Amino acid sequence: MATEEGNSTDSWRALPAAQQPEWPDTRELDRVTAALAARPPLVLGGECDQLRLRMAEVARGEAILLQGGDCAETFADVTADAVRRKLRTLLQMAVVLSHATALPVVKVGRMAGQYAKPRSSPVEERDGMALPSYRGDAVNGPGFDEAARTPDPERLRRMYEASAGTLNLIRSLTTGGFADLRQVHAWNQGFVAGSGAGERYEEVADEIGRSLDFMRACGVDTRDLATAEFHVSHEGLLLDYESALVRTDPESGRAYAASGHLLWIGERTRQLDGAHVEFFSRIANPIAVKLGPNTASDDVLGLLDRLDPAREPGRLTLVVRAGADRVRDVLPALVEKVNAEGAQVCWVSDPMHGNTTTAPSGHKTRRFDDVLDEVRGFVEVHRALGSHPGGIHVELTGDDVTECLGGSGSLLAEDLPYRYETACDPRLNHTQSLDLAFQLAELYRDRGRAR
Ligand SMILES: O=C[C@H](O)[C@H](O)COP(=O)(O)O
Ligand SMILES: C=C(OP(=O)(O)O)C(=O)O
Ligand SMILES: [Mn+2]
Repeated sequence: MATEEGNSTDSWRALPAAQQPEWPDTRELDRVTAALAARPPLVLGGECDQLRLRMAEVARGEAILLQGGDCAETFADVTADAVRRKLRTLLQMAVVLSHATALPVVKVGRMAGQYAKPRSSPVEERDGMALPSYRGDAVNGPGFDEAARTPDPERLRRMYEASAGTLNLIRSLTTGGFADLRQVHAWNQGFVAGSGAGERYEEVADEIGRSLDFMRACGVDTRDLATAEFHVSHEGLLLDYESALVRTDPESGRAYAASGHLLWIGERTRQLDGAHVEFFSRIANPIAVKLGPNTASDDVLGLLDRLDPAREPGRLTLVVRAGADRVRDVLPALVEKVNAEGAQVCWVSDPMHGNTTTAPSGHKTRRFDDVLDEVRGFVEVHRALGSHPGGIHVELTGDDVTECLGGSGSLLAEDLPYRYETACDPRLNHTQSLDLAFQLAELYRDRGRAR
């Protein structure tokens, strides 16, 4: 049984599904998914609806999306410290972005479910030996041996548990005082004081401080700002898992992917006649699709028709990851097509996946300047066309890893081996994430002044 009641979300099974693991034992897979279908949902339909309303605000230009977290979460990293540091980084960025844009920031973690990876190649070769590629902790292990790389359905159960544990902590932290605005501002002041870019960011941080003082002077009790609305998201890649987690809302009768509030379809699995688009067309969550540099306007039109036929703001987010060198060329035609359709989607920039390079040491890396340049290009195109640059989708961690180059800490290629800890793609570290937020703040603030 794929769902509590068995429903139409199973239609994807008749279609080709890209990037699925080759499970060696499908009976074991059936046993695990049947067990998952009987477990409680991780999120409720009402929460997904709430995020959908927030995303509608983004689509209308009334809010900004900040979506971020690991490329690939790992089971080993489900620790209180790691989750807390990621959440703290996102909250700090959100305050800076909200102040700069004077808009609410919709905060969404790539967290509590981001355990499965699509790969460029199904196999990895080392020293003449070929093994299945690592596809995320939900599927197999990163170690380069036959046992680790064999897909194991039992990992889907661990994915559910890891997601539940992470989400539980996020819920406690965001409602239990950790997200207190004054606290988040104090963290930002600490960052600015210790940052190489100190003075440059000081002005922004001081303005935020003055705004808080002003609110207090007006009688706003800033202790009331101690909770934060936060949602979770992941790539809806493994359709057996996602299907097992579908739950029907008893009141509306609508089916939701109960594994996370927002799910996205990756660049490698967005075929219009494929299983992922079919599955996503049947769930009521807010959803997103990644668009790479070769996306044709007609692909976007097809996605709109399949995934947002009612043209409801907040339903569909288009995440552009064209690369810093392509975004200014590729994006205008896509935006014009959507506008011509009269659709109100959320436009979001993923400045990571089009900017991956290989360092001389062999490490996959990304340059901070390329990341920033892609967001700039994205914002420029939207400004020129009068559409809303709705937000950013980034791979980041709260830790001081050495995976991306540059930023205010001037991370160099020779620093990469020092703390290169990602399970898949290189992430912005804590400092680089805040650098990005402060530099985007400057971009928006200059615009405000020009106005
Ligand atoms: O995170 C995105 C993809 O899974 C990743 O970029 C693929 O990486 P690969 O090209 O090393 O397979
Ligand atoms: C796989 C990812 O991205 P994309 O589908 O855009 O390549 C990702 O977000 O990690
Ligand atoms: Mn990635």
